[in-house]
Amino acid sequence: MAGTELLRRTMMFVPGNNPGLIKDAGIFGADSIMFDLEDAVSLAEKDAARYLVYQALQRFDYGEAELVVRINGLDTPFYQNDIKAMVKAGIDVIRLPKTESAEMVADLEKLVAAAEEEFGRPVGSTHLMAAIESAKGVVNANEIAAASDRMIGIALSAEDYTTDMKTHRYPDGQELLYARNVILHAARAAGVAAFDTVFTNLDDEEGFIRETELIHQLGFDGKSVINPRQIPLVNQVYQPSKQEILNAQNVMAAIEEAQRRGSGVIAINGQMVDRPVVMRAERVMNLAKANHLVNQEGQYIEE
Ligand SMILES: CC(C)(COP(=O)(O)OP(=O)(O)OC[C@H]1O[C@@H](n2cnc3c(N)ncnc32)[C@H](O)[C@@H]1OP(=O)(O)O)[C@@H](O)C(=O)NCCC(=O)NCCSC(=O)C[C@@](O)(CC(=O)O)C(=O)O
Ligand SMILES: [Mg+2]
Repeated sequence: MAGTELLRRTMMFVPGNNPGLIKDAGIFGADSIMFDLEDAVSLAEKDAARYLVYQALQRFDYGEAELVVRINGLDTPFYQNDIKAMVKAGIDVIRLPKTESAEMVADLEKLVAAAEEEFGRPVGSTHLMAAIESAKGVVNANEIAAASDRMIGIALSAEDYTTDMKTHRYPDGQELLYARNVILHAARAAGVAAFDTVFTNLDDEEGFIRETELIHQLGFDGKSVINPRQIPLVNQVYQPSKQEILNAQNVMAAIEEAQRRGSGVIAINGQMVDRPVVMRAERVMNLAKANHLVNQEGQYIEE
């Protein structure tokens, strides 16, 4: 239901081999924190990073943030130990990199279920998500998004994807338009979240905001980010305007009144209000609450 859906505007990458970044990752307000055991960690540090993230998950309080770990790929010697350690630690979500097929998700799910049994965690409690980083992944996005009941979302990974496509990233993002739309439709059809890719030039704030406005307009839930500086910029783009909040309040009040009278449809200023309009209003109110723009009663807080 839109009104109660988890906000996933920002998923922050935290290199799994960096104790300083891991310790303080909870203070920046990311909706999801993603500890990386894959490409941010060199081969020599894979075991140490896994141990570090495992310890951090036992010791540190990351507040309300959803905790995600990007494990190593299924073609590496590391992923089985990654899965065991992260399930044992009680991670919320495992992010599978370089996902190219539903079978890969099924293989992951089997190992996760076995680890849950082994470590006495409720079977089904570890959620999954898939990063799509190649042409093959984009072509199979529908099956990937629907591959498991544990799936919470799919993500575009544009650095590897553009390499696979024999191009690179351009400021206008034309090279990503097809993949973004395919991933978004696959996610929506499967009822899971859609995450846009990282933006790697930390000094290009204008370019970052432009890209975030585009993916917000398309309908993405949010973006993978690599630095805390990017979090408030995403939240700003996803923040509803005063007018949107006031409209949403009117819609919610009107539909409640209609329901009291036993009707599901009503008009406000000659404009029909039905279920999709109510769902959009609920989402606006959810974002307004997350941005502290409304009080407990849902009333707009004047600045
Ligand atoms: C880039 C930089 C070195 C810059 O550091 P700097 O220190 O110069 O930055 P500053 O702004 O000065 O930091 C201000 C304060 O924030 C702290 N702080 C910074 N970053 C933080 C963070 N991430 N987590 C927690 N804390 C953080 C910092 O410690 C400082 O704290 P303090 O000293 O106390 O003030 C740093 O950010 C960083 O390492 N980023 C993560 C990089 C990474 O993970 N790459 C791999 C993922 S992409 C990939 O793999 C491609 C992909 O696979 C993607 C896909 O799949 O989507 C595909 O194919 O597309
Ligand atoms: Mg990648």
